[in-house]
Amino acid sequence: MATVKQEELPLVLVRRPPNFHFPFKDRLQTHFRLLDPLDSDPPESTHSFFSRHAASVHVLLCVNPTPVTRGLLSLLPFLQLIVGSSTGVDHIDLQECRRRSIAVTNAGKAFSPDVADLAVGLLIDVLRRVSAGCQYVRAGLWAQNGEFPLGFKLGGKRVGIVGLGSIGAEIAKRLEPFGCSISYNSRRKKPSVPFPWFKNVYDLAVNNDVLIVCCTLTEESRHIISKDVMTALGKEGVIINVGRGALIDEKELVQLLVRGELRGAGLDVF
Ligand SMILES: NC(=O)C1=CN([C@@H]2O[C@H](COP(=O)(O)OP(=O)(O)OC[C@H]3O[C@@H](n4cnc5c(N)ncnc54)[C@H](O)[C@@H]3O)[C@@H](O)[C@H]2O)C=CC1
Ligand SMILES: O=CC(=O)O
Repeated sequence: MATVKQEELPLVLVRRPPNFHFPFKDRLQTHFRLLDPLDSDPPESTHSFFSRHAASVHVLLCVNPTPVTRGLLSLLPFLQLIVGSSTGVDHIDLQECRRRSIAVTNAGKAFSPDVADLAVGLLIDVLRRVSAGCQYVRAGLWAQNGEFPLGFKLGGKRVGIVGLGSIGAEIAKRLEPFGCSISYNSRRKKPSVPFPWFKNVYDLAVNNDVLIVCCTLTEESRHIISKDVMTALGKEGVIINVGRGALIDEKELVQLLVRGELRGAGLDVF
């Protein structure tokens, strides 16, 4: 079989965070010529590197949710495709991509089962106080203050899922056998879903013990979990967020937790 020379492979520009391990780089390099500013020697800024290669670049690989802003896109006038390695694409200026007819792909459902496992793990952790109990013992407080307060069972909890997409559906599938009752909020009722639908998150919160947040982050959903929603969930309520940090008004979340107006939160996001 004839070997293809590196310079004949299709060019792909890479956007990635400096401290991120790039595990699939070797495999990609057998099919594509990767242009990565972080490999440049001597070091070169992203701006100067992108500008230097602008004329020849049609594809950008965005590893992890590294911002792809309008300013960055303006450096690449011939760009046709952005390949995102994450599921969420809120870090990419989609409006500008739409305007310029740049196609954007994401990781689809690749991570959904693992994120759902983690959401359930976080929920059990918060309810049963696994991490909190561990910290209590490690800090020597068991000996000093005595027994740690009891946790709460998962069985029988009413769980409201905010965004019943790929991850949300996997979470529901895992929680039903625990004896939880599931309901959800999304922009529209999903005809094939058997769970009760709430038109807004406030009503979802009023009617549940737990909120699991896993919807897409957009301008519409930013701070969808507001102070009012969290207050409606009540002081025995628990929030799990595996979507994006900005889906919750995090300052208010911290205040409510500190004041004991919410039982707990499990976060896989900042
Ligand atoms: N923690 C992690 O490691 C990961 C987090 N994610 C995050 O999870 C999000 C969801 O992922 P998938 O379930 O795969 O996406 P999906 O597209 O299958 O589902 C998203 C759901 O959010 C709903 N939604 C959108 N806007 C809404 C709004 N304003 N109000 C209520 N619901 C709304 C949609 O109707 C849809 O059902 C991603 O966008 C990403 O931010 C994704 C993968 C890994
Ligand atoms: O947060 C991770 C993603 O794939 O989105």
